[in-house]
Amino acid sequence: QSLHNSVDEALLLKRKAEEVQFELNGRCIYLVGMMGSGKSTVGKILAEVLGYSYFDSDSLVEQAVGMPSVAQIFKVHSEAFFRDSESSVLRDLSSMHRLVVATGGGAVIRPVNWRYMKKGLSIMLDVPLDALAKRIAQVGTASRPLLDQPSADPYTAAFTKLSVLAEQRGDAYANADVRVSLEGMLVAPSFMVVDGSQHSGLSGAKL
Ligand SMILES: Nc1ncnc2c1ncn2[C@@H]1O[C@H](COP(=O)(O)OP(=O)(O)OP(=O)(O)O)[C@@H](O)[C@H]1O
Ligand SMILES: O=C(O)C1=C[C@@H](O)[C@@H](O)[C@H](O)C1
Repeated sequence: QSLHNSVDEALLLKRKAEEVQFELNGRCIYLVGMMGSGKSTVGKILAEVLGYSYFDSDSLVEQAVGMPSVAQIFKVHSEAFFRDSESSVLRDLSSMHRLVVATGGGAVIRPVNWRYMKKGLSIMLDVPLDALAKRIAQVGTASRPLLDQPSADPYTAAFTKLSVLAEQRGDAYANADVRVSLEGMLVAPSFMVVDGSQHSGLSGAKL
């Protein structure tokens, strides 16, 4: 029975990937969303299913700057320095094809970044703040400088700051072509539900 289930699942995934690939025609996919929304996790799976290459824009910024972490870039330089480098990375990626890019949570705030991302298909991963704060609290806030407040416990620090950021960035995230809400634990892209209330560059195809 479970073998049948996994064969069915694999076939379904293959069929959906073919359908989506035809519509994408080699365009890149940009995953946007708050910290902890699953951009890296989902991005790697999507890239594999679509036969695309996967990139994480935070890692590319670290490589470009020559520092091991975003937290260190914020500390040694500044957030503005990080944002400039993030824009350069997105500009460079926007001339390429067949990439899935997990963007930094704040990449959406600069209009110029949307000029780059609009060359591909942007997908916003929408996850309730409580779930985000729980995920982030599990690993601590040290690697996410905007959430790091030593005086508060990790859940409260993450939830409080994420609420402010979500309020400030609501409109920016709404620029995405597609909004996806992940229901429950991620198992495979076929578990994602595309919210049909927004324009979809995939003609309503469900990922
Ligand atoms: N659908 C999901 N359900 C439960 N946990 C998840 C889900 N997706 C990702 N996670 C977990 O949440 C954490 C954050 O995921 P991930 O690193 O993919 O997010 P992200 O959006 O890339 O974050 P950031 O932008 O801060 O790097 C990880 O520990 C991951 O295992
Ligand atoms: O939401 C944000 O502004 C950020 C998210 C992370 O991915 C990193 O890009 C950085 O910590 C800033």
